[in-house]
Amino acid sequence: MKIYVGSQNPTKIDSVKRVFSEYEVIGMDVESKVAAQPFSDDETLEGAINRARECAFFDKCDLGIGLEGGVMEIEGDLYLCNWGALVDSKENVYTASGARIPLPDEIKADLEKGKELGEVMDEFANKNDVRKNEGAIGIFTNGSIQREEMFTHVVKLLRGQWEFEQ
Ligand SMILES: O=P(O)(O)OP(=O)(O)OP(=O)(O)OC[C@H]1O[C@@H](n2cnc3c(O)ncnc32)[C@H](O)[C@@H]1O
Ligand SMILES: [Mg+2]
Repeated sequence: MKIYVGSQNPTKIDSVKRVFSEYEVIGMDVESKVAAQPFSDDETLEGAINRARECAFFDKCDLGIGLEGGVMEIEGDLYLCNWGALVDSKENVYTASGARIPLPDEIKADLEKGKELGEVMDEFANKNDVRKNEGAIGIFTNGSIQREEMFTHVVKLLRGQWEFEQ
């Protein structure tokens, strides 16, 4: 069975490889069809579903998976939010979200100026490609939960729901 993941980001591809270790997992560039920096649960979820759908329709693969990172506001605080979607060959759609933590006000201010979180995190942490490594969640949990681990949890939730229906 082939599984296409709608991203070239290693944290996303590796999380799918971890959960579907017995399958061939391939990352591919697809369009999320939402903003590069989604600003709500709805928009982030939509991006994940769009990525998964495009993957599922490509090359008649068995499963398409989309993972999308975004931010959403609760009572004035901006939280990291992450959504995943799995689309099977029958076009069934399964969805799940990841853990969320609030972002510091200075990060929120930068995002409101229109910057992408990936760029803001690199400046903040003085590192390159935080988004492809520990992620904002890794930085702000002092390394407790890294971006790949957070996505692994999301992909487990997707696989479990899909298997429940088989
Ligand atoms: O190549 P793709 O799959 O698009 O992966 P990405 O790292 O850009 O990730 P998303 O598009 O899913 O996330 C939307 C934006 O939020 C950023 N982002 C999301 N979560 C992040 C995190 O934990 N750490 C750093 N940047 C993050 C990301 O870099 C983008 O600018
Ligand atoms: Mg992106």
